[in-house]
Amino acid sequence: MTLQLGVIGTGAIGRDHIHRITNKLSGAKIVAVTDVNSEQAHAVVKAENINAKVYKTGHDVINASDVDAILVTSWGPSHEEFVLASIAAGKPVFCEKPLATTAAACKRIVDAEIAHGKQLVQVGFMRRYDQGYRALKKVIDNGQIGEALMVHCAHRNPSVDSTYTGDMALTDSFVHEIDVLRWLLNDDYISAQVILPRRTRLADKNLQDPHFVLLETKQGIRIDAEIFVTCKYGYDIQCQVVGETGTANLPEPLSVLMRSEAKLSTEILTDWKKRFLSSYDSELQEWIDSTIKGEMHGPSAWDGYFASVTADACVAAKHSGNIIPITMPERPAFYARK
Ligand SMILES: NC(=O)c1ccc[n+]([C@@H]2O[C@H](COP(=O)([O-])OP(=O)(O)OC[C@H]3O[C@@H](n4cnc5c(N)ncnc54)[C@H](O)[C@@H]3O)[C@@H](O)[C@H]2O)c1
Ligand SMILES: O[C@H]1[C@H](O)[C@@H](O)[C@H](O)[C@@H](O)[C@H]1O
Repeated sequence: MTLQLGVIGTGAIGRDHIHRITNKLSGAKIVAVTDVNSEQAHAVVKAENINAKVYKTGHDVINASDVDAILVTSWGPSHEEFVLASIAAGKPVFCEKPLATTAAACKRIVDAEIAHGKQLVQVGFMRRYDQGYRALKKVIDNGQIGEALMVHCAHRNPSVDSTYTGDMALTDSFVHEIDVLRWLLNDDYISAQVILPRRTRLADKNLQDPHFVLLETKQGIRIDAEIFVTCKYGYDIQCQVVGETGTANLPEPLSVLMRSEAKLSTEILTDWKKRFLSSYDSELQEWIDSTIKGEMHGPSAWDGYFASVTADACVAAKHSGNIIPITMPERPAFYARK
Protein backbone atom coordinates (compact mmCIF):
# COMPACT_ATOMS: atom_id res chain seq x y z
CA MET A 1 0.00 0.00 0.00
CA THR A 2 1.18 3.54 -0.72
CA LEU A 3 0.06 6.02 1.94
CA GLN A 4 -1.37 9.13 0.27
CA LEU A 5 -0.40 12.23 2.21
CA GLY A 6 -1.66 15.80 2.45
CA VAL A 7 0.75 18.51 3.65
CA ILE A 8 -0.41 21.70 5.38
CA GLY A 9 2.35 24.32 5.27
CA THR A 10 5.01 24.32 2.55
CA GLY A 11 7.58 26.51 4.35
CA ALA A 12 11.04 25.35 5.42
CA ILE A 13 10.31 22.08 7.18
CA GLY A 14 7.19 21.31 5.11
CA ARG A 15 9.23 21.44 1.94
CA ASP A 16 12.04 19.40 3.51
CA HIS A 17 9.57 16.70 4.50
CA ILE A 18 7.97 16.71 1.03
CA HIS A 19 11.44 16.28 -0.45
CA ARG A 20 12.47 13.41 1.80
CA ILE A 21 9.14 11.57 1.41
CA THR A 22 9.35 11.90 -2.37
CA ASN A 23 13.03 11.17 -2.88
CA LYS A 24 14.40 9.20 0.07
CA LEU A 25 11.65 7.37 1.92
CA SER A 26 9.34 4.58 0.84
CA GLY A 27 5.66 3.75 1.23
CA ALA A 28 4.13 7.22 0.83
CA LYS A 29 3.51 9.94 -1.70
CA ILE A 30 2.25 13.52 -1.47
CA VAL A 31 -1.09 13.99 -3.23
CA ALA A 32 -2.29 17.25 -1.68
CA VAL A 33 -0.70 20.42 -0.31
CA THR A 34 -1.73 23.84 0.93
CA ASP A 35 -0.19 26.99 2.31
CA VAL A 36 -1.68 30.40 3.15
CA ASN A 37 0.92 31.55 0.67
CA SER A 38 -0.57 29.64 -2.25
CA GLU A 39 2.06 30.88 -4.70
CA GLN A 40 4.66 29.21 -2.55
CA ALA A 41 2.65 25.97 -2.41
CA HIS A 42 2.48 25.92 -6.22
CA ALA A 43 6.20 26.70 -6.45
CA VAL A 44 7.06 23.82 -4.10
CA VAL A 45 4.91 21.36 -6.09
CA LYS A 46 6.73 22.45 -9.23
CA ALA A 47 10.23 22.47 -7.74
CA GLU A 48 9.77 19.08 -6.07
CA ASN A 49 8.23 17.73 -9.27
CA ILE A 50 5.30 16.07 -7.48
CA ASN A 51 1.85 15.28 -8.77
CA ALA A 52 -0.05 16.96 -5.91
CA LYS A 53 -3.16 19.10 -5.97
CA VAL A 54 -2.86 22.52 -4.32
CA TYR A 55 -5.88 23.22 -2.10
CA LYS A 56 -7.08 26.53 -0.69
CA THR A 57 -7.13 25.56 2.98
CA GLY A 58 -5.88 22.94 5.38
CA HIS A 59 -9.44 21.73 5.87
CA ASP A 60 -9.75 21.00 2.13
CA VAL A 61 -6.58 18.90 2.36
CA ILE A 62 -7.82 16.99 5.42
CA ASN A 63 -11.18 16.25 3.82
CA ALA A 64 -9.84 15.33 0.35
CA SER A 65 -11.06 11.81 -0.39
CA ASP A 66 -7.69 10.60 -1.72
CA VAL A 67 -5.77 11.79 1.40
CA ASP A 68 -5.12 8.95 3.89
CA ALA A 69 -3.02 10.91 6.41
CA ILE A 70 -1.91 14.47 7.13
CA LEU A 71 1.37 16.27 7.81
CA VAL A 72 0.93 19.55 9.70
CA THR A 73 4.00 21.74 9.06
CA SER A 74 2.40 25.17 9.28
CA TRP A 75 3.07 27.77 12.00
CA GLY A 76 2.51 26.64 15.56
CA PRO A 77 -0.65 28.72 16.22
CA SER A 78 -2.48 26.86 13.41
CA HIS A 79 -1.62 23.35 14.65
CA GLU A 80 -4.54 22.88 17.04
CA GLU A 81 -7.16 23.61 14.39
CA PHE A 82 -5.67 21.17 11.86
CA VAL A 83 -4.91 18.39 14.34
CA LEU A 84 -8.46 18.56 15.73
CA ALA A 85 -9.91 18.51 12.19
CA SER A 86 -7.76 15.46 11.31
CA ILE A 87 -9.02 13.63 14.39
CA ALA A 88 -12.61 14.57 13.48
CA ALA A 89 -11.99 13.12 10.00
CA GLY A 90 -10.52 9.96 11.60
CA LYS A 91 -7.20 10.42 9.75
CA PRO A 92 -3.70 9.87 11.20
CA VAL A 93 -1.79 13.14 11.60
CA PHE A 94 1.90 13.89 12.02
CA CYS A 95 2.21 17.37 13.56
CA GLU A 96 5.51 19.22 13.76
CA LYS A 97 6.37 20.50 17.23
CA PRO A 98 4.79 22.20 19.08
CA LEU A 99 1.61 20.12 19.15
CA ALA A 100 -0.12 23.43 19.94
CA THR A 101 1.01 26.73 21.39
CA THR A 102 -0.76 26.47 24.76
CA ALA A 103 -1.14 23.63 27.24
CA ALA A 104 -4.93 24.13 27.16
CA ALA A 105 -4.96 23.60 23.38
CA CYS A 106 -2.83 20.46 23.74
CA LYS A 107 -5.28 19.17 26.35
CA ARG A 108 -8.18 19.74 23.91
CA ILE A 109 -6.32 17.58 21.38
CA VAL A 110 -5.71 14.85 23.99
CA ASP A 111 -9.41 14.91 24.96
CA ALA A 112 -10.55 14.74 21.32
CA GLU A 113 -8.23 11.81 20.59
CA ILE A 114 -9.39 9.88 23.65
CA ALA A 115 -13.02 10.54 22.66
CA HIS A 116 -12.24 9.27 19.16
CA GLY A 117 -11.00 6.05 20.79
CA LYS A 118 -7.84 5.41 18.75
CA GLN A 119 -4.44 7.13 18.69
CA LEU A 120 -4.06 9.18 15.51
CA VAL A 121 -1.59 11.92 16.49
CA GLN A 122 2.23 11.88 16.40
CA VAL A 123 4.32 14.93 17.33
CA GLY A 124 7.55 15.81 15.48
CA PHE A 125 10.01 15.33 18.33
CA MET A 126 12.68 13.90 16.07
CA ARG A 127 15.48 13.56 18.62
CA ARG A 128 13.95 10.27 19.79
CA TYR A 129 14.98 8.95 16.36
CA ASP A 130 18.59 10.17 16.54
CA GLN A 131 21.05 7.26 16.56
CA GLY A 132 23.13 8.95 19.25
CA TYR A 133 20.20 9.46 21.64
CA ARG A 134 19.04 5.89 20.93
CA ALA A 135 22.51 4.52 21.79
CA LEU A 136 22.58 6.62 24.97
CA LYS A 137 19.14 5.31 25.97
CA LYS A 138 20.30 1.71 25.50
CA VAL A 139 23.23 2.29 27.90
CA ILE A 140 20.86 3.74 30.52
CA ASP A 141 18.15 1.10 30.04
CA ASN A 142 20.75 -1.71 30.28
CA GLY A 143 21.83 -0.34 33.67
CA GLN A 144 25.41 0.16 32.45
CA ILE A 145 25.86 3.30 34.59
CA GLY A 146 23.56 2.22 37.42
CA GLU A 147 20.54 4.40 38.15
CA ALA A 148 20.62 7.86 36.55
CA LEU A 149 21.15 10.65 39.12
CA MET A 150 21.92 13.82 37.17
CA VAL A 151 21.92 15.09 33.58
CA HIS A 152 23.99 17.98 32.17
CA CYS A 153 22.83 19.41 28.83
CA ALA A 154 23.64 22.19 26.42
CA HIS A 155 21.58 23.38 23.45
CA ARG A 156 23.62 25.89 21.43
CA ASN A 157 22.69 27.53 18.15
CA PRO A 158 25.27 29.74 16.39
CA SER A 159 22.60 32.41 15.81
CA VAL A 160 18.86 32.89 15.41
CA ASP A 161 16.87 35.07 13.01
CA SER A 162 14.66 38.07 13.81
CA THR A 163 11.52 35.90 14.17
CA TYR A 164 13.11 34.25 17.21
CA THR A 165 11.83 36.36 20.07
CA GLY A 166 10.62 36.37 23.68
CA ASP A 167 10.75 33.01 25.40
CA MET A 168 11.44 30.91 22.31
CA ALA A 169 14.67 29.63 23.89
CA LEU A 170 12.34 27.72 26.23
CA THR A 171 9.30 27.03 24.02
CA ASP A 172 11.02 26.46 20.67
CA SER A 173 14.55 25.22 21.45
CA PHE A 174 14.57 23.71 24.96
CA VAL A 175 11.27 21.93 24.16
CA HIS A 176 13.41 19.33 22.34
CA GLU A 177 15.31 18.53 25.56
CA ILE A 178 12.04 18.55 27.48
CA ASP A 179 10.71 15.75 25.30
CA VAL A 180 13.86 13.73 24.69
CA LEU A 181 14.95 13.66 28.36
CA ARG A 182 11.56 12.37 29.56
CA TRP A 183 11.89 9.59 26.98
CA LEU A 184 15.57 8.96 27.77
CA LEU A 185 15.02 8.70 31.52
CA ASN A 186 11.56 7.13 31.36
CA ASP A 187 10.44 9.71 33.88
CA ASP A 188 8.31 12.85 34.21
CA TYR A 189 9.11 16.31 35.61
CA ILE A 190 7.84 17.79 38.86
CA SER A 191 9.45 21.24 38.91
CA ALA A 192 11.30 23.84 36.86
CA GLN A 193 13.58 26.71 37.73
CA VAL A 194 15.25 29.17 35.36
CA ILE A 195 18.39 31.16 36.13
CA LEU A 196 19.51 33.98 33.89
CA PRO A 197 23.29 34.23 33.50
CA ARG A 198 25.17 37.28 32.30
CA ARG A 199 23.69 38.32 28.93
CA THR A 200 25.84 37.98 25.84
CA ARG A 201 26.43 41.29 24.04
CA LEU A 202 26.13 39.45 20.75
CA ALA A 203 22.41 38.59 20.99
CA ASP A 204 19.65 40.84 19.64
CA LYS A 205 19.10 43.58 22.23
CA ASN A 206 15.58 42.31 23.01
CA LEU A 207 16.64 38.71 23.51
CA GLN A 208 17.71 37.21 26.84
CA ASP A 209 20.53 34.81 26.02
CA PRO A 210 21.73 32.44 27.49
CA HIS A 211 19.39 30.64 29.95
CA PHE A 212 20.00 27.97 32.56
CA VAL A 213 17.12 25.60 33.28
CA LEU A 214 16.95 23.23 36.22
CA LEU A 215 14.39 20.44 36.11
CA GLU A 216 13.56 17.87 38.75
CA THR A 217 11.98 14.52 37.89
CA LYS A 218 9.60 12.31 39.85
CA GLN A 219 12.48 9.95 40.66
CA GLY A 220 14.55 12.88 41.96
CA ILE A 221 16.90 13.10 38.97
CA ARG A 222 18.25 16.66 38.58
CA ILE A 223 18.76 18.12 35.11
CA ASP A 224 20.70 21.27 34.33
CA ALA A 225 20.51 22.68 30.83
CA GLU A 226 22.11 25.65 29.15
CA ILE A 227 20.27 27.15 26.20
CA PHE A 228 22.54 29.54 24.33
CA VAL A 229 21.19 30.50 20.92
CA THR A 230 23.77 33.04 19.79
CA CYS A 231 26.86 31.09 20.78
CA LYS A 232 28.48 31.97 17.44
CA TYR A 233 30.75 28.94 17.06
CA GLY A 234 28.33 26.23 15.90
CA TYR A 235 25.21 24.11 16.45
CA ASP A 236 26.17 22.02 19.43
CA ILE A 237 23.93 19.63 21.35
CA GLN A 238 25.43 18.08 24.48
CA CYS A 239 23.99 15.63 26.95
CA GLN A 240 25.75 13.77 29.74
CA VAL A 241 23.93 11.41 32.07
CA VAL A 242 25.62 10.78 35.42
CA GLY A 243 24.70 7.47 37.02
CA GLU A 244 25.66 5.61 40.18
CA THR A 245 28.60 3.82 38.57
CA GLY A 246 29.55 5.92 35.55
CA THR A 247 28.66 8.61 33.08
CA ALA A 248 27.30 8.35 29.53
CA ASN A 249 27.60 11.04 26.88
CA LEU A 250 25.54 11.69 23.78
CA PRO A 251 27.92 10.76 20.91
CA GLU A 252 29.31 13.64 18.86
CA PRO A 253 28.21 13.69 15.20
CA LEU A 254 30.64 11.78 12.98
CA SER A 255 33.51 14.05 11.96
CA VAL A 256 37.06 13.39 10.78
CA LEU A 257 39.79 14.29 13.26
CA MET A 258 42.42 16.23 11.36
CA ARG A 259 46.05 17.05 12.04
CA SER A 260 47.03 19.90 9.79
CA GLU A 261 48.82 23.26 9.95
CA ALA A 262 50.02 22.48 13.46
CA LYS A 263 46.46 21.96 14.67
CA LEU A 264 44.42 18.99 15.80
CA SER A 265 40.87 19.77 14.63
CA THR A 266 37.42 18.40 13.99
CA GLU A 267 34.45 20.15 12.38
CA ILE A 268 31.46 21.41 14.37
CA LEU A 269 28.17 21.60 12.46
CA THR A 270 26.42 24.95 12.20
CA ASP A 271 22.95 23.93 10.98
CA TRP A 272 20.38 22.00 13.05
CA LYS A 273 18.94 20.55 9.84
CA LYS A 274 22.23 18.77 9.14
CA ARG A 275 22.72 17.66 12.75
CA PHE A 276 19.38 15.86 12.78
CA LEU A 277 19.07 14.97 9.07
CA SER A 278 18.91 11.21 9.54
CA SER A 279 16.59 11.60 12.56
CA TYR A 280 13.99 13.36 10.39
CA ASP A 281 14.32 10.55 7.83
CA SER A 282 13.87 7.78 10.42
CA GLU A 283 11.08 9.64 12.20
CA LEU A 284 8.98 9.94 9.05
CA GLN A 285 9.84 6.48 7.70
CA GLU A 286 8.80 4.88 10.98
CA TRP A 287 5.63 7.01 11.03
CA ILE A 288 4.74 5.95 7.46
CA ASP A 289 5.41 2.26 8.23
CA SER A 290 3.38 2.26 11.44
CA THR A 291 0.54 4.30 9.91
CA ILE A 292 0.22 1.77 7.09
CA LYS A 293 -0.11 -0.95 9.75
CA GLY A 294 -2.74 1.15 11.57
CA GLU A 295 -0.42 1.62 14.56
CA MET A 296 1.09 4.62 16.36
CA HIS A 297 4.48 4.30 18.09
CA GLY A 298 6.08 7.76 18.15
CA PRO A 299 5.75 10.77 20.47
CA SER A 300 2.06 11.02 21.27
CA ALA A 301 -0.38 13.86 21.88
CA TRP A 302 0.20 13.19 25.59
CA ASP A 303 3.94 13.82 25.07
CA GLY A 304 3.11 17.03 23.20
CA TYR A 305 0.87 18.06 26.09
CA PHE A 306 3.49 17.26 28.73
CA ALA A 307 6.10 19.22 26.76
CA SER A 308 3.79 22.21 26.61
CA VAL A 309 2.99 22.14 30.34
CA THR A 310 6.72 21.90 31.12
CA ALA A 311 7.63 24.72 28.72
CA ASP A 312 4.92 26.90 30.31
CA ALA A 313 6.37 26.13 33.76
CA CYS A 314 9.84 27.15 32.52
CA VAL A 315 8.44 30.44 31.18
CA ALA A 316 6.66 31.10 34.50
CA ALA A 317 9.85 30.21 36.39
CA LYS A 318 11.87 32.62 34.24
CA HIS A 319 9.51 35.55 34.78
CA SER A 320 8.85 34.97 38.48
CA GLY A 321 12.29 33.78 39.56
CA ASN A 322 10.51 30.99 41.48
CA ILE A 323 10.70 27.21 41.36
CA ILE A 324 7.46 26.27 39.58
CA PRO A 325 5.80 22.92 40.30
CA ILE A 326 4.83 20.92 37.21
CA THR A 327 1.51 19.25 37.70
CA MET A 328 -0.22 17.02 35.21
CA PRO A 329 -3.33 14.91 35.41
CA GLU A 330 -2.69 11.16 35.80
CA ARG A 331 -1.44 9.65 32.52
CA PRO A 332 -4.52 8.00 30.95
CA ALA A 333 -4.19 4.26 30.17
CA PHE A 334 -4.94 5.28 26.55
CA TYR A 335 -1.38 6.74 26.48
CA ALA A 336 0.42 3.95 28.39
CA ARG A 337 4.21 4.06 27.87
CA LYS A 338 5.20 1.64 25.10
N1 LIG B 1 11.31 19.32 14.58
C1 LIG B 1 12.11 20.34 14.31
O1 LIG B 1 13.31 20.32 14.56
C2 LIG B 1 11.55 21.55 13.66
C3 LIG B 1 12.41 22.37 12.93
C4 LIG B 1 11.86 23.50 12.31
C5 LIG B 1 10.53 23.81 12.44
N2 LIG B 1 9.75 23.00 13.19
C6 LIG B 1 8.32 23.35 13.37
O2 LIG B 1 7.65 23.27 12.11
C7 LIG B 1 6.68 24.29 12.01
C8 LIG B 1 6.97 25.13 10.76
O3 LIG B 1 8.25 25.71 10.88
P1 LIG B 1 9.06 26.24 9.59
O4 LIG B 1 10.45 26.47 10.07
O5 LIG B 1 8.83 25.37 8.41
O6 LIG B 1 8.31 27.65 9.37
P2 LIG B 1 8.08 28.44 8.00
O7 LIG B 1 7.64 29.80 8.40
O8 LIG B 1 9.25 28.29 7.11
O9 LIG B 1 6.86 27.66 7.32
C9 LIG B 1 5.55 27.63 7.84
C10 LIG B 1 4.57 27.71 6.69
O10 LIG B 1 3.25 27.55 7.19
C11 LIG B 1 2.40 28.39 6.42
N3 LIG B 1 1.18 28.59 7.18
C12 LIG B 1 1.00 29.31 8.32
N4 LIG B 1 -0.27 29.25 8.72
C13 LIG B 1 -0.92 28.45 7.84
C14 LIG B 1 -2.26 28.01 7.72
N5 LIG B 1 -3.21 28.38 8.60
N6 LIG B 1 -2.57 27.18 6.69
C15 LIG B 1 -1.64 26.82 5.78
N7 LIG B 1 -0.34 27.23 5.85
C16 LIG B 1 0.00 28.03 6.86
C17 LIG B 1 3.23 29.65 6.21
O11 LIG B 1 2.76 30.42 5.13
C18 LIG B 1 4.61 29.06 5.94
O12 LIG B 1 4.85 28.83 4.57
C19 LIG B 1 6.75 25.08 13.31
O13 LIG B 1 5.78 24.59 14.19
C20 LIG B 1 8.16 24.77 13.84
O14 LIG B 1 8.27 24.84 15.26
C21 LIG B 1 10.21 21.87 13.76
O1 LIG C 1 13.49 25.74 15.36
C1 LIG C 1 14.77 25.24 15.66
C2 LIG C 1 14.70 23.72 15.65
O2 LIG C 1 13.62 23.28 16.42
C3 LIG C 1 16.00 23.09 16.13
O3 LIG C 1 15.86 21.70 16.25
C4 LIG C 1 16.44 23.69 17.48
O4 LIG C 1 17.67 23.14 17.88
C5 LIG C 1 16.60 25.19 17.39
O5 LIG C 1 17.06 25.70 18.62
C6 LIG C 1 15.27 25.82 17.00
O6 LIG C 1 15.45 27.19 16.90
